[in-house]
Amino acid sequence: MDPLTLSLTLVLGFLLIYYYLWKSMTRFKELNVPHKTPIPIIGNMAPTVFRKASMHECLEDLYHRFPNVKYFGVYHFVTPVIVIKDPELISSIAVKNFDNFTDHVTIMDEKIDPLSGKGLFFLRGDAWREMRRILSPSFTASKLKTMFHLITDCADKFTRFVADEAKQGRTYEMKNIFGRYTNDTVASCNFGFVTDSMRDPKNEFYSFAKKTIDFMSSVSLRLIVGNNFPLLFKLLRTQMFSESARQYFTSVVDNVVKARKEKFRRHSSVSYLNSSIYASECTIFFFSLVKNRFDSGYLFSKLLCPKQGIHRPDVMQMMMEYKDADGNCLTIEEMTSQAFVFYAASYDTISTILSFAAHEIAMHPEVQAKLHREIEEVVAKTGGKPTYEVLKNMQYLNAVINETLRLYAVIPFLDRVCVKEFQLPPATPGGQPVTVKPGDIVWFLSFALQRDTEYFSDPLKFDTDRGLSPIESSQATYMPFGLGPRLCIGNRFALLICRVMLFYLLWRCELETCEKTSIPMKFSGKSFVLMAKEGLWLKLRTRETKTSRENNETANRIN
Ligand code: HEM
Repeated sequence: MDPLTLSLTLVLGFLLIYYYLWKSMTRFKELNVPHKTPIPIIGNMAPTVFRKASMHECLEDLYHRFPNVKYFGVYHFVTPVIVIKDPELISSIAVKNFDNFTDHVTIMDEKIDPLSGKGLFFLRGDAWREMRRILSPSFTASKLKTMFHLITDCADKFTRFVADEAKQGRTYEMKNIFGRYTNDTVASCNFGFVTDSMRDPKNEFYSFAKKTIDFMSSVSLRLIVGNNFPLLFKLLRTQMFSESARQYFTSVVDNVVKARKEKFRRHSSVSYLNSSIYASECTIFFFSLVKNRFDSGYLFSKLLCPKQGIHRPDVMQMMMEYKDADGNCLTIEEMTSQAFVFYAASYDTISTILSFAAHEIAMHPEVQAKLHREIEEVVAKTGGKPTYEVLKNMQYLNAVINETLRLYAVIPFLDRVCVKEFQLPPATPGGQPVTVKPGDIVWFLSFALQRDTEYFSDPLKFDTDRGLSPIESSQATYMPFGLGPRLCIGNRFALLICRVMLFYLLWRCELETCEKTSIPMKFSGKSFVLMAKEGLWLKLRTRETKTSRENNETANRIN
Protein backbone atom coordinates (compact mmCIF):
# COMPACT_ATOMS: atom_id res chain seq x y z
CA MET A 1 0.00 0.00 0.00
CA ASP A 2 1.41 3.44 -0.97
CA PRO A 3 2.02 5.98 1.84
CA LEU A 4 -0.94 8.20 0.87
CA THR A 5 -3.48 5.34 0.89
CA LEU A 6 -2.01 4.07 4.14
CA SER A 7 -2.32 7.50 5.79
CA LEU A 8 -5.88 7.94 4.49
CA THR A 9 -6.85 4.48 5.74
CA LEU A 10 -5.34 5.22 9.15
CA VAL A 11 -7.14 8.59 9.40
CA LEU A 12 -10.44 7.04 8.29
CA GLY A 13 -10.00 4.17 10.73
CA PHE A 14 -9.23 6.60 13.51
CA LEU A 15 -12.30 8.72 12.67
CA LEU A 16 -14.54 5.67 12.53
CA ILE A 17 -13.31 4.41 15.90
CA TYR A 18 -13.62 7.90 17.39
CA TYR A 19 -17.15 8.32 16.00
CA TYR A 20 -18.12 4.86 17.27
CA LEU A 21 -16.77 5.58 20.75
CA TRP A 22 -18.11 9.12 20.88
CA LYS A 23 -21.53 8.04 19.68
CA SER A 24 -21.83 5.35 22.34
CA MET A 25 -20.67 7.82 24.99
CA THR A 26 -23.53 10.22 24.29
CA ARG A 27 -26.32 7.68 24.55
CA PHE A 28 -27.62 8.70 27.98
CA LYS A 29 -27.54 12.39 27.10
CA GLU A 30 -29.74 11.65 24.10
CA LEU A 31 -32.12 9.49 26.17
CA ASN A 32 -32.15 11.96 29.04
CA VAL A 33 -31.20 9.26 31.54
CA PRO A 34 -29.37 10.47 34.69
CA HIS A 35 -25.69 9.62 34.41
CA LYS A 36 -22.19 10.76 35.32
CA THR A 37 -20.19 12.32 32.49
CA PRO A 38 -17.86 9.61 31.17
CA ILE A 39 -14.15 9.78 30.40
CA PRO A 40 -13.42 8.65 26.82
CA ILE A 41 -12.71 4.92 26.60
CA ILE A 42 -12.69 4.46 30.40
CA GLY A 43 -16.32 5.57 30.80
CA ASN A 44 -17.25 5.62 34.50
CA MET A 45 -14.80 2.90 35.46
CA ALA A 46 -11.83 5.10 36.43
CA PRO A 47 -11.69 3.94 40.10
CA THR A 48 -11.35 0.30 39.03
CA VAL A 49 -8.99 1.05 36.15
CA PHE A 50 -6.65 2.90 38.50
CA ARG A 51 -7.15 0.25 41.19
CA LYS A 52 -8.56 2.80 43.65
CA ALA A 53 -11.61 0.65 44.37
CA SER A 54 -13.08 -2.72 43.55
CA MET A 55 -15.68 -2.93 40.80
CA HIS A 56 -18.25 -3.54 43.58
CA GLU A 57 -17.34 -0.31 45.37
CA CYS A 58 -17.06 1.71 42.17
CA LEU A 59 -20.63 0.73 41.21
CA GLU A 60 -21.90 1.20 44.76
CA ASP A 61 -20.54 4.75 44.69
CA LEU A 62 -22.39 5.46 41.41
CA TYR A 63 -25.54 3.87 42.88
CA HIS A 64 -25.54 6.39 45.75
CA ARG A 65 -24.89 9.35 43.45
CA PHE A 66 -28.40 9.01 42.07
CA PRO A 67 -30.89 8.96 44.94
CA ASN A 68 -34.60 8.84 44.15
CA VAL A 69 -34.27 7.53 40.62
CA LYS A 70 -35.61 4.25 39.29
CA TYR A 71 -32.53 3.82 37.13
CA PHE A 72 -29.44 5.62 35.90
CA GLY A 73 -26.85 5.17 33.19
CA VAL A 74 -23.31 3.83 33.56
CA TYR A 75 -20.63 3.71 30.90
CA HIS A 76 -18.90 0.39 31.40
CA PHE A 77 -15.87 1.58 29.47
CA VAL A 78 -17.47 2.34 26.07
CA THR A 79 -20.63 0.33 26.64
CA PRO A 80 -23.71 2.16 27.93
CA VAL A 81 -25.53 0.12 30.59
CA ILE A 82 -28.82 1.02 32.29
CA VAL A 83 -28.57 0.27 36.01
CA ILE A 84 -31.96 -0.47 37.55
CA LYS A 85 -32.23 0.71 41.16
CA ASP A 86 -35.91 0.27 41.87
CA PRO A 87 -36.56 -3.26 43.24
CA GLU A 88 -40.03 -3.40 41.70
CA LEU A 89 -38.64 -2.58 38.28
CA ILE A 90 -35.89 -5.17 38.77
CA SER A 91 -38.53 -7.83 39.45
CA SER A 92 -40.55 -6.65 36.50
CA ILE A 93 -37.56 -7.10 34.17
CA ALA A 94 -36.10 -10.29 35.62
CA VAL A 95 -39.33 -12.13 36.41
CA LYS A 96 -42.54 -10.70 34.95
CA ASN A 97 -41.13 -9.54 31.63
CA PHE A 98 -38.40 -12.15 31.42
CA ASP A 99 -39.24 -12.84 27.77
CA ASN A 100 -37.97 -9.35 26.91
CA PHE A 101 -34.70 -9.94 28.79
CA THR A 102 -33.83 -13.63 28.48
CA ASP A 103 -30.07 -13.44 28.01
CA HIS A 104 -26.87 -12.67 29.82
CA VAL A 105 -24.30 -10.65 27.91
CA THR A 106 -22.57 -13.19 25.70
CA ILE A 107 -19.23 -12.41 24.22
CA MET A 108 -18.15 -15.92 23.37
CA ASP A 109 -18.98 -17.40 20.03
CA GLU A 110 -20.05 -21.04 20.45
CA LYS A 111 -18.04 -22.06 17.38
CA ILE A 112 -14.85 -20.21 18.27
CA ASP A 113 -15.00 -20.92 21.99
CA PRO A 114 -17.18 -23.96 22.65
CA LEU A 115 -15.75 -24.53 26.14
CA SER A 116 -17.41 -21.46 27.63
CA GLY A 117 -19.68 -20.40 24.74
CA LYS A 118 -21.81 -23.52 25.04
CA GLY A 119 -22.01 -23.33 28.84
CA LEU A 120 -25.40 -22.57 30.36
CA PHE A 121 -24.41 -19.12 31.60
CA PHE A 122 -23.69 -17.87 28.08
CA LEU A 123 -26.33 -19.69 26.07
CA ARG A 124 -29.11 -17.55 24.62
CA GLY A 125 -32.80 -17.81 23.86
CA ASP A 126 -34.10 -21.25 22.95
CA ALA A 127 -30.68 -22.93 23.24
CA TRP A 128 -30.54 -21.69 26.85
CA ARG A 129 -34.12 -22.82 27.59
CA GLU A 130 -33.43 -26.32 26.30
CA MET A 131 -30.15 -26.72 28.18
CA ARG A 132 -31.62 -25.30 31.39
CA ARG A 133 -34.47 -27.83 31.11
CA ILE A 134 -31.95 -30.66 30.69
CA LEU A 135 -29.69 -29.57 33.53
CA SER A 136 -32.20 -28.42 36.14
CA PRO A 137 -32.93 -31.96 37.41
CA SER A 138 -29.22 -32.28 38.33
CA PHE A 139 -29.74 -30.05 41.34
CA THR A 140 -33.12 -31.10 42.75
CA ALA A 141 -33.28 -32.00 46.45
CA SER A 142 -33.37 -35.71 45.63
CA LYS A 143 -30.27 -35.47 43.39
CA LEU A 144 -28.45 -33.44 46.01
CA LYS A 145 -29.22 -36.12 48.57
CA THR A 146 -27.52 -38.69 46.36
CA MET A 147 -24.46 -36.42 46.07
CA PHE A 148 -24.47 -35.66 49.79
CA HIS A 149 -21.92 -38.30 50.75
CA LEU A 150 -19.53 -37.13 48.00
CA ILE A 151 -19.60 -33.69 49.61
CA THR A 152 -19.29 -34.88 53.21
CA ASP A 153 -16.36 -37.11 52.19
CA CYS A 154 -14.48 -34.04 50.93
CA ALA A 155 -15.36 -31.91 53.98
CA ASP A 156 -14.49 -34.70 56.37
CA LYS A 157 -11.09 -35.30 54.72
CA PHE A 158 -10.36 -31.58 54.60
CA THR A 159 -11.22 -30.81 58.21
CA ARG A 160 -9.42 -33.84 59.61
CA PHE A 161 -6.31 -32.69 57.79
CA VAL A 162 -6.63 -29.14 59.11
CA ALA A 163 -7.48 -30.28 62.64
CA ASP A 164 -4.39 -32.43 62.59
CA GLU A 165 -2.18 -29.54 61.45
CA ALA A 166 -3.71 -26.94 63.76
CA LYS A 167 -3.25 -28.62 67.16
CA GLN A 168 -1.11 -25.75 68.38
CA GLY A 169 -2.91 -23.19 66.25
CA ARG A 170 -2.02 -22.49 62.63
CA THR A 171 -2.56 -19.52 60.33
CA TYR A 172 -4.20 -20.02 56.95
CA GLU A 173 -5.31 -17.83 54.06
CA MET A 174 -8.90 -19.01 54.08
CA LYS A 175 -9.76 -18.35 50.43
CA ASN A 176 -6.83 -20.51 49.41
CA ILE A 177 -7.75 -23.50 51.55
CA PHE A 178 -11.49 -23.23 50.88
CA GLY A 179 -10.58 -23.08 47.19
CA ARG A 180 -9.02 -26.51 47.56
CA TYR A 181 -12.08 -27.90 49.30
CA THR A 182 -14.37 -26.38 46.66
CA ASN A 183 -12.18 -27.82 43.92
CA ASP A 184 -12.33 -31.31 45.41
CA THR A 185 -16.09 -31.17 45.96
CA VAL A 186 -17.02 -29.72 42.60
CA ALA A 187 -14.54 -31.94 40.73
CA SER A 188 -16.06 -34.94 42.46
CA CYS A 189 -19.71 -33.97 41.96
CA ASN A 190 -19.38 -32.52 38.45
CA PHE A 191 -16.54 -34.29 36.70
CA GLY A 192 -16.66 -37.49 38.73
CA PHE A 193 -13.02 -36.84 39.48
CA VAL A 194 -11.50 -37.46 42.91
CA THR A 195 -8.77 -35.16 44.26
CA ASP A 196 -7.41 -34.34 47.70
CA SER A 197 -6.00 -30.86 47.28
CA MET A 198 -5.02 -30.39 50.94
CA ARG A 199 -2.75 -33.42 51.03
CA ASP A 200 -1.78 -33.09 47.37
CA PRO A 201 -1.94 -29.36 46.55
CA LYS A 202 -0.03 -29.83 43.31
CA ASN A 203 -2.44 -32.36 41.86
CA GLU A 204 -2.88 -31.88 38.14
CA PHE A 205 -6.60 -31.16 38.09
CA TYR A 206 -6.51 -28.50 40.80
CA SER A 207 -3.39 -26.81 39.43
CA PHE A 208 -4.77 -26.74 35.92
CA ALA A 209 -8.28 -25.63 36.84
CA LYS A 210 -7.06 -22.92 39.21
CA LYS A 211 -4.72 -21.49 36.61
CA THR A 212 -7.42 -21.61 33.95
CA ILE A 213 -10.10 -19.68 35.80
CA ASP A 214 -7.88 -17.19 37.59
CA PHE A 215 -9.91 -13.95 37.42
CA MET A 216 -6.85 -11.98 38.54
CA SER A 217 -5.16 -12.95 35.27
CA SER A 218 -5.76 -12.05 31.63
CA VAL A 219 -9.26 -13.58 31.89
CA SER A 220 -10.58 -10.35 33.47
CA LEU A 221 -8.99 -8.29 30.69
CA ARG A 222 -10.49 -10.55 28.04
CA LEU A 223 -13.89 -10.16 29.72
CA ILE A 224 -13.62 -6.37 29.55
CA VAL A 225 -12.40 -6.31 25.94
CA GLY A 226 -15.02 -8.88 24.91
CA ASN A 227 -17.82 -6.91 26.57
CA ASN A 228 -16.83 -3.65 24.97
CA PHE A 229 -15.55 -4.74 21.58
CA PRO A 230 -17.44 -7.95 20.82
CA LEU A 231 -16.79 -7.61 17.08
CA LEU A 232 -13.04 -7.32 17.57
CA PHE A 233 -13.20 -10.26 19.96
CA LYS A 234 -14.89 -12.36 17.28
CA LEU A 235 -12.62 -11.16 14.47
CA LEU A 236 -9.53 -12.11 16.46
CA ARG A 237 -11.19 -15.47 17.27
CA THR A 238 -10.39 -14.92 20.94
CA GLN A 239 -11.22 -17.66 23.42
CA MET A 240 -11.96 -16.80 27.03
CA PHE A 241 -9.85 -19.71 28.22
CA SER A 242 -6.85 -21.30 26.55
CA GLU A 243 -7.00 -24.04 23.94
CA SER A 244 -5.01 -26.29 26.27
CA ALA A 245 -7.78 -25.86 28.87
CA ARG A 246 -10.38 -26.97 26.32
CA GLN A 247 -8.29 -30.00 25.42
CA TYR A 248 -7.60 -30.89 29.03
CA PHE A 249 -11.20 -30.74 30.24
CA THR A 250 -12.48 -32.50 27.12
CA SER A 251 -10.02 -35.34 27.78
CA VAL A 252 -11.15 -35.57 31.40
CA VAL A 253 -14.80 -35.84 30.40
CA ASP A 254 -14.11 -38.12 27.46
CA ASN A 255 -12.14 -40.53 29.61
CA VAL A 256 -14.65 -40.55 32.46
CA VAL A 257 -17.47 -41.28 30.01
CA LYS A 258 -15.51 -44.04 28.26
CA ALA A 259 -14.53 -45.67 31.53
CA ARG A 260 -18.09 -45.62 32.84
CA LYS A 261 -19.58 -46.95 29.63
CA GLU A 262 -17.03 -49.72 29.62
CA LYS A 263 -17.78 -50.54 33.21
CA PHE A 264 -21.48 -50.64 32.49
CA ARG A 265 -20.96 -52.91 29.48
CA ARG A 266 -18.73 -55.30 31.38
CA HIS A 267 -20.85 -55.25 34.47
CA SER A 268 -23.98 -56.27 32.59
CA SER A 269 -22.26 -58.97 30.52
CA VAL A 270 -19.79 -60.46 33.04
CA SER A 271 -21.21 -59.63 36.43
CA TYR A 272 -19.52 -62.68 37.95
CA LEU A 273 -16.12 -61.07 37.38
CA ASN A 274 -16.85 -58.72 40.21
CA SER A 275 -13.49 -58.74 41.90
CA SER A 276 -11.32 -58.33 38.82
CA ILE A 277 -13.48 -55.83 37.05
CA TYR A 278 -11.53 -52.76 38.06
CA ALA A 279 -8.28 -54.26 36.87
CA SER A 280 -9.82 -54.91 33.46
CA GLU A 281 -11.21 -51.40 33.37
CA CYS A 282 -7.80 -50.04 34.14
CA THR A 283 -6.32 -51.92 31.21
CA ILE A 284 -9.04 -50.83 28.81
CA PHE A 285 -8.88 -47.31 30.02
CA PHE A 286 -5.12 -47.24 29.77
CA PHE A 287 -5.29 -48.27 26.13
CA SER A 288 -7.94 -45.70 25.43
CA LEU A 289 -5.69 -43.05 26.89
CA VAL A 290 -2.74 -44.15 24.83
CA LYS A 291 -4.97 -44.16 21.78
CA ASN A 292 -5.98 -40.59 22.56
CA ARG A 293 -2.32 -39.68 22.99
CA PHE A 294 -3.23 -38.29 26.32
CA ASP A 295 -0.62 -38.47 29.01
CA SER A 296 -2.66 -39.36 31.99
CA GLY A 297 -0.80 -41.32 34.56
CA TYR A 298 -2.69 -39.13 36.96
CA LEU A 299 -6.09 -39.78 35.45
CA PHE A 300 -5.31 -43.45 35.32
CA SER A 301 -4.59 -43.67 39.00
CA LYS A 302 -7.21 -41.25 40.21
CA LEU A 303 -10.17 -42.23 38.12
CA LEU A 304 -10.00 -45.93 38.11
CA CYS A 305 -8.88 -47.13 41.46
CA PRO A 306 -11.59 -49.27 42.96
CA LYS A 307 -11.89 -47.08 46.05
CA GLN A 308 -12.71 -44.04 43.94
CA GLY A 309 -15.60 -45.69 42.12
CA ILE A 310 -16.73 -45.01 38.57
CA HIS A 311 -20.49 -45.27 38.52
CA ARG A 312 -21.25 -42.38 40.82
CA PRO A 313 -24.31 -40.26 41.57
CA ASP A 314 -22.82 -37.10 40.07
CA VAL A 315 -23.69 -34.52 37.42
CA MET A 316 -21.59 -36.33 34.82
CA GLN A 317 -23.66 -39.47 35.27
CA MET A 318 -26.88 -37.49 34.94
CA MET A 319 -25.65 -35.86 31.74
CA MET A 320 -24.60 -39.25 30.39
CA GLU A 321 -28.05 -40.66 31.03
CA TYR A 322 -29.87 -37.81 29.27
CA LYS A 323 -31.67 -38.56 26.01
CA ASP A 324 -34.01 -36.23 24.15
CA ALA A 325 -37.32 -37.31 22.60
CA ASP A 326 -35.47 -38.54 19.47
CA GLY A 327 -32.98 -40.54 21.52
CA ASN A 328 -30.08 -38.08 21.04
CA CYS A 329 -27.55 -37.87 23.87
CA LEU A 330 -25.39 -34.92 24.89
CA THR A 331 -22.07 -34.81 23.03
CA ILE A 332 -18.71 -34.88 24.85
CA GLU A 333 -18.28 -31.24 23.87
CA GLU A 334 -21.62 -30.26 25.43
CA MET A 335 -20.94 -32.23 28.61
CA THR A 336 -17.46 -30.70 28.91
CA SER A 337 -18.80 -27.24 28.45
CA GLN A 338 -21.50 -27.64 31.12
CA ALA A 339 -19.16 -29.33 33.61
CA PHE A 340 -16.54 -26.66 33.02
CA VAL A 341 -18.95 -23.74 33.41
CA PHE A 342 -20.34 -25.35 36.58
CA TYR A 343 -16.81 -25.64 37.88
CA ALA A 344 -15.94 -22.04 36.93
CA ALA A 345 -19.21 -20.77 38.44
CA SER A 346 -18.60 -22.65 41.69
CA TYR A 347 -14.93 -22.37 42.45
CA ASP A 348 -14.59 -18.67 43.22
CA THR A 349 -18.12 -18.09 44.48
CA ILE A 350 -18.20 -20.86 47.07
CA SER A 351 -14.65 -20.36 48.33
CA THR A 352 -15.33 -16.62 48.60
CA ILE A 353 -18.53 -17.04 50.61
CA LEU A 354 -16.92 -19.63 52.88
CA SER A 355 -13.92 -17.43 53.57
CA PHE A 356 -16.00 -14.33 54.34
CA ALA A 357 -18.25 -16.46 56.58
CA ALA A 358 -15.19 -17.78 58.42
CA HIS A 359 -13.90 -14.22 58.78
CA GLU A 360 -17.17 -13.00 60.33
CA ILE A 361 -17.39 -16.02 62.62
CA ALA A 362 -13.87 -15.38 63.91
CA MET A 363 -14.67 -11.69 64.35
CA HIS A 364 -17.82 -12.46 66.39
CA PRO A 365 -17.08 -14.91 69.24
CA GLU A 366 -20.76 -14.86 70.28
CA VAL A 367 -21.75 -16.10 66.80
CA GLN A 368 -19.09 -18.81 66.97
CA ALA A 369 -20.26 -19.94 70.43
CA LYS A 370 -23.85 -20.19 69.21
CA LEU A 371 -22.76 -22.18 66.16
CA HIS A 372 -20.70 -24.53 68.32
CA ARG A 373 -23.75 -25.14 70.52
CA GLU A 374 -25.97 -25.91 67.53
CA ILE A 375 -23.30 -28.22 66.07
CA GLU A 376 -22.81 -30.08 69.37
CA GLU A 377 -26.55 -30.68 69.55
CA VAL A 378 -26.55 -32.15 66.05
CA VAL A 379 -23.47 -34.26 66.79
CA ALA A 380 -25.12 -35.61 69.93
CA LYS A 381 -28.29 -36.48 68.01
CA THR A 382 -26.62 -38.02 64.96
CA GLY A 383 -23.43 -39.50 66.39
CA GLY A 384 -21.42 -37.09 64.20
CA LYS A 385 -23.03 -38.29 60.97
CA PRO A 386 -25.65 -35.66 60.15
CA THR A 387 -27.97 -36.36 57.24
CA TYR A 388 -28.86 -34.01 54.40
CA GLU A 389 -32.12 -33.01 56.15
CA VAL A 390 -30.50 -32.40 59.52
CA LEU A 391 -27.93 -30.02 58.02
CA LYS A 392 -30.55 -28.29 55.90
CA ASN A 393 -32.53 -27.54 59.04
CA MET A 394 -29.69 -26.08 61.10
CA GLN A 395 -31.34 -22.74 61.62
CA TYR A 396 -28.46 -20.74 63.00
CA LEU A 397 -25.89 -22.10 60.57
CA ASN A 398 -28.23 -21.11 57.75
CA ALA A 399 -28.64 -17.64 59.24
CA VAL A 400 -24.85 -17.15 59.24
CA ILE A 401 -24.63 -18.20 55.59
CA ASN A 402 -27.58 -15.99 54.57
CA GLU A 403 -26.10 -12.97 56.27
CA THR A 404 -22.71 -13.61 54.66
CA LEU A 405 -24.37 -13.80 51.25
CA ARG A 406 -26.06 -10.44 51.94
CA LEU A 407 -22.98 -8.59 53.13
CA TYR A 408 -20.60 -10.06 50.56
CA ALA A 409 -22.31 -10.28 47.15
CA VAL A 410 -19.67 -12.19 45.24
CA ILE A 411 -20.15 -10.64 41.80
CA PRO A 412 -20.64 -6.88 41.35
CA PHE A 413 -23.74 -6.98 39.17
CA LEU A 414 -26.31 -9.18 37.49
CA ASP A 415 -26.82 -8.53 33.80
CA ARG A 416 -29.63 -8.95 31.30
CA VAL A 417 -29.71 -8.20 27.59
CA CYS A 418 -32.88 -6.87 26.00
CA VAL A 419 -34.15 -9.18 23.26
CA LYS A 420 -37.55 -7.51 22.69
CA GLU A 421 -38.29 -3.79 22.91
CA PHE A 422 -39.43 -2.75 26.38
CA GLN A 423 -40.61 0.55 27.81
CA LEU A 424 -39.11 1.67 31.10
CA PRO A 425 -41.16 4.09 33.21
CA PRO A 426 -39.58 7.54 33.66
CA ALA A 427 -36.41 7.44 35.75
CA THR A 428 -37.52 10.44 37.81
CA PRO A 429 -40.96 11.90 38.63
CA GLY A 430 -42.06 14.07 35.73
CA GLY A 431 -39.50 12.52 33.34
CA GLN A 432 -40.12 10.68 30.06
CA PRO A 433 -40.36 6.89 29.62
CA VAL A 434 -37.35 5.33 27.94
CA THR A 435 -37.50 2.58 25.32
CA VAL A 436 -34.94 -0.17 25.70
CA LYS A 437 -34.04 -1.83 22.40
CA PRO A 438 -32.76 -5.33 21.56
CA GLY A 439 -29.08 -5.52 22.41
CA ASP A 440 -29.31 -2.92 25.20
CA ILE A 441 -27.87 -4.04 28.52
CA VAL A 442 -29.34 -3.61 32.01
CA TRP A 443 -27.64 -4.34 35.32
CA PHE A 444 -28.89 -4.93 38.88
CA LEU A 445 -26.33 -4.07 41.57
CA SER A 446 -26.83 -6.76 44.21
CA PHE A 447 -23.80 -5.63 46.25
CA ALA A 448 -25.13 -2.04 46.52
CA LEU A 449 -28.77 -3.07 47.08
CA GLN A 450 -27.85 -5.54 49.81
CA ARG A 451 -25.92 -2.80 51.63
CA ASP A 452 -28.49 -0.03 51.18
CA THR A 453 -29.83 1.55 54.41
CA GLU A 454 -33.21 1.88 52.72
CA TYR A 455 -33.63 -1.89 52.83
CA PHE A 456 -31.35 -3.00 55.68
CA SER A 457 -30.85 -1.12 58.92
CA ASP A 458 -27.19 -0.74 59.88
CA PRO A 459 -26.29 -2.66 56.71
CA LEU A 460 -22.56 -3.05 57.36
CA LYS A 461 -23.25 -4.89 60.61
CA PHE A 462 -23.01 -8.67 60.45
CA ASP A 463 -26.35 -9.35 62.08
CA THR A 464 -27.36 -13.01 62.09
CA ASP A 465 -30.86 -12.12 63.34
CA ARG A 466 -31.82 -10.86 59.92
CA GLY A 467 -30.39 -14.02 58.36
CA LEU A 468 -32.88 -16.04 60.40
CA SER A 469 -35.75 -14.79 58.26
CA PRO A 470 -34.29 -14.21 54.80
CA ILE A 471 -36.05 -11.77 52.56
CA GLU A 472 -37.96 -13.24 49.66
CA SER A 473 -35.68 -12.99 46.65
CA SER A 474 -38.65 -11.84 44.53
CA GLN A 475 -38.37 -8.53 46.42
CA ALA A 476 -35.12 -7.94 44.55
CA THR A 477 -33.27 -6.38 47.44
CA TYR A 478 -31.63 -9.64 48.46
CA MET A 479 -30.50 -11.66 45.47
CA PRO A 480 -27.16 -13.34 46.09
CA PHE A 481 -28.12 -16.02 43.56
CA GLY A 482 -29.93 -13.69 41.16
CA LEU A 483 -33.62 -13.93 40.39
CA GLY A 484 -36.20 -15.07 37.89
CA PRO A 485 -35.78 -17.95 35.44
CA ARG A 486 -32.05 -17.20 35.13
CA LEU A 487 -31.51 -17.63 38.85
CA CYS A 488 -28.30 -19.51 39.70
CA ILE A 489 -28.94 -23.15 38.85
CA GLY A 490 -26.45 -24.31 41.48
CA ASN A 491 -27.82 -22.31 44.43
CA ARG A 492 -28.99 -25.27 46.51
CA PHE A 493 -25.85 -27.19 45.68
CA ALA A 494 -23.74 -24.20 46.77
CA LEU A 495 -25.62 -23.80 50.04
CA LEU A 496 -25.21 -27.49 50.77
CA ILE A 497 -21.44 -27.37 50.15
CA CYS A 498 -21.15 -24.33 52.46
CA ARG A 499 -23.26 -25.91 55.24
CA VAL A 500 -21.32 -29.16 55.15
CA MET A 501 -17.96 -27.40 55.32
CA LEU A 502 -18.88 -25.02 58.13
CA PHE A 503 -20.42 -27.85 60.12
CA TYR A 504 -17.31 -30.06 59.99
CA LEU A 505 -14.84 -27.22 60.34
CA LEU A 506 -16.49 -25.70 63.40
CA TRP A 507 -17.02 -29.08 64.97
CA ARG A 508 -13.28 -29.73 64.80
CA CYS A 509 -11.75 -26.26 64.94
CA GLU A 510 -11.93 -22.89 66.63
CA LEU A 511 -11.56 -19.87 64.34
CA GLU A 512 -9.51 -16.96 65.66
CA THR A 513 -8.36 -13.66 64.24
CA CYS A 514 -4.60 -13.17 63.92
CA GLU A 515 -2.25 -10.28 63.19
CA LYS A 516 -2.81 -10.71 59.42
CA THR A 517 -6.62 -10.67 59.62
CA SER A 518 -8.16 -7.92 57.45
CA ILE A 519 -9.44 -5.41 60.02
CA PRO A 520 -11.05 -3.25 58.78
CA MET A 521 -12.03 -5.12 55.65
CA LYS A 522 -10.61 -3.68 52.44
CA PHE A 523 -11.54 -5.11 49.07
CA SER A 524 -9.15 -5.79 46.22
CA GLY A 525 -9.36 -3.54 43.16
CA LYS A 526 -7.77 -6.23 41.01
CA SER A 527 -10.48 -8.85 40.95
CA PHE A 528 -13.92 -9.08 39.33
CA VAL A 529 -15.01 -11.40 42.13
CA LEU A 530 -15.22 -9.85 45.63
CA MET A 531 -11.89 -10.43 47.35
CA ALA A 532 -10.14 -9.07 50.43
CA LYS A 533 -7.22 -6.86 49.46
CA GLU A 534 -4.68 -8.59 51.68
CA GLY A 535 -6.36 -12.00 51.70
CA LEU A 536 -8.53 -13.51 54.44
CA TRP A 537 -6.15 -14.72 57.13
CA LEU A 538 -7.28 -16.55 60.25
CA LYS A 539 -5.78 -18.78 62.89
CA LEU A 540 -7.36 -22.23 63.23
CA ARG A 541 -7.01 -24.24 66.41
CA THR A 542 -8.14 -27.81 66.98
CA ARG A 543 -11.12 -27.91 69.31
CA GLU A 544 -10.85 -29.89 72.47
CA THR A 545 -14.45 -31.03 72.85
CA LYS A 546 -15.24 -34.59 73.85
CA THR A 547 -16.95 -35.49 70.57
CA SER A 548 -14.39 -33.91 68.27
CA ARG A 549 -11.49 -35.48 70.21
CA GLU A 550 -13.06 -38.93 70.06
CA ASN A 551 -13.84 -38.48 66.40
CA ASN A 552 -10.29 -37.37 65.54
CA GLU A 553 -8.77 -40.24 67.52
CA THR A 554 -10.94 -42.81 65.72
CA ALA A 555 -9.98 -41.27 62.39
CA ASN A 556 -6.27 -41.33 63.22
CA ARG A 557 -6.52 -45.00 64.21
CA ILE A 558 -8.24 -45.81 60.90
CA ASN A 559 -5.69 -43.82 58.88
C1 HEM B 1 -22.08 -19.21 46.72
C2 HEM B 1 -22.06 -19.69 45.51
C3 HEM B 1 -22.72 -19.10 44.30
C4 HEM B 1 -23.15 -17.83 44.09
C5 HEM B 1 -23.11 -16.64 45.04
C6 HEM B 1 -23.69 -17.79 42.75
C7 HEM B 1 -24.26 -16.68 42.16
C8 HEM B 1 -24.81 -16.67 40.90
C9 HEM B 1 -25.45 -15.53 40.31
C10 HEM B 1 -25.64 -14.19 40.98
C11 HEM B 1 -25.85 -15.88 39.06
C12 HEM B 1 -26.57 -15.00 38.04
C13 HEM B 1 -28.06 -15.16 38.27
C14 HEM B 1 -28.90 -14.17 37.52
O1 HEM B 1 -28.43 -13.62 36.51
O2 HEM B 1 -30.05 -13.93 37.92
C15 HEM B 1 -25.47 -17.25 38.85
C16 HEM B 1 -25.72 -17.97 37.70
C17 HEM B 1 -25.28 -19.24 37.49
N1 HEM B 1 -24.66 -20.06 38.40
FE1 HEM B 1 -24.20 -19.59 40.32
N2 HEM B 1 -23.55 -19.02 42.17
C18 HEM B 1 -22.96 -19.85 43.10
C19 HEM B 1 -22.67 -21.18 42.93
C20 HEM B 1 -22.91 -21.91 41.78
C21 HEM B 1 -22.67 -23.31 41.63
C22 HEM B 1 -22.19 -24.25 42.72
C23 HEM B 1 -22.98 -23.64 40.33
C24 HEM B 1 -22.94 -24.95 39.60
C25 HEM B 1 -22.96 -26.07 40.01
C26 HEM B 1 -23.42 -22.43 39.68
C27 HEM B 1 -23.79 -22.36 38.37
C28 HEM B 1 -24.37 -21.25 37.80
C29 HEM B 1 -24.83 -21.21 36.42
C30 HEM B 1 -24.68 -22.34 35.38
C31 HEM B 1 -25.42 -19.97 36.23
C32 HEM B 1 -26.09 -19.48 34.96
C33 HEM B 1 -27.57 -19.87 35.04
C34 HEM B 1 -28.33 -19.53 33.79
O3 HEM B 1 -27.94 -18.60 33.07
O4 HEM B 1 -29.34 -20.19 33.54
N3 HEM B 1 -23.36 -21.40 40.59
N4 HEM B 1 -24.84 -17.71 39.98
